[in-house]
Amino acid sequence: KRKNSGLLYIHCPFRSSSSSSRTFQIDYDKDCFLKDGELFRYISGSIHYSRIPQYYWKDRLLKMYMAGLNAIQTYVPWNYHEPTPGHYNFTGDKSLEHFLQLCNDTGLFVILRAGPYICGEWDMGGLPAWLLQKKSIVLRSSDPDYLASVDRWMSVLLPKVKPFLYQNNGPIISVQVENEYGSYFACDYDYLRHLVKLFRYYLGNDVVLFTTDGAGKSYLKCGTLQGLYATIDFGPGGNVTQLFTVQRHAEPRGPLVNSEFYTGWLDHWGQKHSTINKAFVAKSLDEILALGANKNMLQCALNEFCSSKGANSPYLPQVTSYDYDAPLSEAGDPTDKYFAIREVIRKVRRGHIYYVTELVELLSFSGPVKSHYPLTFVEMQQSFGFMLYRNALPRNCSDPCPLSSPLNGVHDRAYVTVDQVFQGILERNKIISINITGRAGAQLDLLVENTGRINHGKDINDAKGLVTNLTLASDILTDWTIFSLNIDEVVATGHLNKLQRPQSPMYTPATTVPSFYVGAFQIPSGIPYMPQDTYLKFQGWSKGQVWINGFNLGRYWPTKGPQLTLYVPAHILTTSVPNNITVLELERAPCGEELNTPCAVEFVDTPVLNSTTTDRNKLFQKVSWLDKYQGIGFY
Ligand SMILES: CCCC/N=C1\SC[C@@H]2[C@H](O)[C@H](O)[C@@H](O)CN12
Repeated sequence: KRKNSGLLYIHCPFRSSSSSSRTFQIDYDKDCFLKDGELFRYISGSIHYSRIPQYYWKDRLLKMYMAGLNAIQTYVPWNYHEPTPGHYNFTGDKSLEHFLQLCNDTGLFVILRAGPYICGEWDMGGLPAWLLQKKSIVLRSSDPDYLASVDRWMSVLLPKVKPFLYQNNGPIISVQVENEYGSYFACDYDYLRHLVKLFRYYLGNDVVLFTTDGAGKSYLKCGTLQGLYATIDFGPGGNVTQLFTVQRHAEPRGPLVNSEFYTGWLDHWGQKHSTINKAFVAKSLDEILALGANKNMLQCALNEFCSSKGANSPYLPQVTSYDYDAPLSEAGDPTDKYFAIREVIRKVRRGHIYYVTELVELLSFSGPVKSHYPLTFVEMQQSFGFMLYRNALPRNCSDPCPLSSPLNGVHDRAYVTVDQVFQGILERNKIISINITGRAGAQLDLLVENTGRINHGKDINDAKGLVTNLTLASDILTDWTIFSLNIDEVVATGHLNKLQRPQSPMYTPATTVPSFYVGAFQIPSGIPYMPQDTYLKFQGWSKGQVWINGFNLGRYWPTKGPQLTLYVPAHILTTSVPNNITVLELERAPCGEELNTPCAVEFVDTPVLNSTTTDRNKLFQKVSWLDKYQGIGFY
């Protein structure tokens, strides 16, 4: 093992150079997983296909996807597929390939726990009972008869798995070898070495192979092996940082991984039903995700239609239901715990935020134009959208100075910042002077919005931009630098989604500076009649513009109303790749650490075009997203 380090490294903050082919690796320098060369963190849920009729697989997978998971974890029970020696069944409810394909279609990656031993409250931990025909067999060891059966089983299973590896365009990003081997008495490294050779022989050298053990050094002593990335499992309530230092004893570098975060627990006949409080689960989950760790939790309860239920020792047979007090019940119903977990996951779904004034060079194809007095849109050869007027404060305004448009020449709204600090809004016919502060020479920016030209009557020759001079403390401001902005074109290229930028903090810092909020959302394929027309609702947002896949959906202004939703035609949405969404919020988004809410917009099925002031006031109360949120969490 590598030299231990006392430091607890957490997730890597930056993207690495992207790779051209599909790769999924561990980056030991940046302590994270890399998918196609870019930072990747999985938040996965356990679902056991062997405990759910295939008829319900898609239903459960979709619900797990809608919880905000990006991966699932599943066991392959050996005895489920080889009930008698040499006879294999991978059909119907046992069709592992069909299950893996459904995961792929649903946009969920797969962490495959291929055994040969799995535990999972499954009969003999998944090992076939017929192994006991040899009375002296030492299970889970380099016992030659045991290994011969393992070799034969793996020669059938692993070739079925290989085409579904991520590197082969499948959903499987990692494969677990054995399970909690460190808890087993044999402590047989030759056995683990044999399994590594076997998995590498059939799956190749690129796939990430890992082990899972209880979060204790004693477990890791016998459960880990060079060449298998060591992960741990622990439930809610512990000191998350301390628990992950246990993993660091085996893996001083690499991603933090909790392979089993218990959202519930198993039951035995005759004992009380085990439950774990949802708030308790949500709090620990929050702590794990805040560390940037990868994690899997038991998400989908299941049932044991067949008699494959196991028992624990001292002998206690387990009940038929595998409800596990899981977030999804054994009937597939979302529980309160499901929504509590979804709320936590939503906070860490990452996107990016960029101030408009940071991107001026990118947004302005023609570059800056210098002019003694301000030029209008048309003088800058632009008709619509936004223009940036930049100047340097000619005087010290440590005490506020009035910035005014004496002739009401702001057409139509100007968002004013000094050194990227919001100062206020100048608005045609409404606000022709605001006080600003800043040192002499500070950067004064006015992002001027054209909100539409008069279309009737004598005033239709409606010029846009700063159509008359501005004054600062009654002195006319001159020597402007003006940027025509090609926002539509830049958004359409998807360029904002590719900008290199350190991972945004846990929350996007609340800002009142005009900013782009960029994110993506996947619509699962394979669902009849999807995607459909929908409406976008900006609960808690102020005013701005929104694009999906480069299509400009128009202006939203829920603080003004009466329109609160934007129509989204189905034809601009896709299921084949993630949909890009870009929001230009000009005033204030409903997100940020102090608001403890992430940036999210909602897709709703009914338009709101007639909101009242009361309706709009409600938008700004701190709304519990739990019951309303059907939307896309993104920054
Ligand atoms: C202290 C627990 C040791 C046994 N491990 C258990 S009991 C419940 C869970 C499931 O069986 C799971 O399949 C095991 O990996 C871990 N675990």
